[in-house]
Amino acid sequence: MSSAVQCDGVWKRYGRQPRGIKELLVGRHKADDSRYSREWALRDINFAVERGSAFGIVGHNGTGKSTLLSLLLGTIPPDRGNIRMHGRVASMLELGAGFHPELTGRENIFLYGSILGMSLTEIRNNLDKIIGFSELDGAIDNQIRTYSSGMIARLGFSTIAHTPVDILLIDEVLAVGDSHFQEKCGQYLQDFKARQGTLVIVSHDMEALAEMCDSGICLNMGHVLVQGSISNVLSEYEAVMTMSRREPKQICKE
Ligand SMILES: Nc1ncnc2c1ncn2[C@@H]1O[C@H](COP(=O)(O)OP(=O)(O)OP(=O)(O)O)[C@@H](O)[C@H]1O
Repeated sequence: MSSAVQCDGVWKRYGRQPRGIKELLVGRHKADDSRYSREWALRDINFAVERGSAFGIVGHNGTGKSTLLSLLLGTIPPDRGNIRMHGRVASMLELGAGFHPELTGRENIFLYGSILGMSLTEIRNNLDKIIGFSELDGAIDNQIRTYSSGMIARLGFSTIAHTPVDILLIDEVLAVGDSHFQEKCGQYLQDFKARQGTLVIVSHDMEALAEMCDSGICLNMGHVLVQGSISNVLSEYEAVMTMSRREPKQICKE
């Protein structure tokens, strides 16, 4: 088996934000800099994801999961380390974020499809399948601003699902639309894996991760707390959550 995603010694920190009224008013240069450290959002992250497998990322809020997905997608660069993505990458981070509200559903498939890197021919060839999968036939020529959030998510998922990609990055969008549509999306993702597609999934839905993923990592305050088989990662994460409810300070130690 070969790796589709390779993350070697990756570190990331964001630009320092002004903290407190003094720094906002007098400016950064005059404020006492020693009080403000730039904290690492991610520290020394190492993992590989095999082609045709699904990798789950879990952790408390603010532990660096979305930052890691943004690095994999290439929208932000690492400060240290290397990321290698072998194949075409698409993200399901915010479904429908690339849509224009004044355009119709059909027009938005062309707009979003081209943002995702599809050629005009690829979009035309897949148009009926995208509309069919979304089950929005009756509303496809209405403006997106008239759609419910569930309808927008369905059209977003369907457009990405018909984009030829090798690696899909998913952030908390396993629950798209109603239960019938969710089942369809779950089946699509299983089929994607079976076709040697690679999934990287961030979710707080332990059940969905256990069902979908093969391996994963649990992040804690920007570093890897545990990595390996998904069952091991999820059971360690549950233990950490139980401990943090009892003794919050213990898991914050380096
Ligand atoms: N644009 C930004 N500028 C500065 N700091 C940021 C930025 N985005 C995230 N951070 C910080 O980086 C750390 C990791 O944030 P991130 O959003 O990756 O966490 P997360 O695990 O995805 O959280 P959640 O589960 O709440 O979505 C946090 O301390 C957060 O405050």
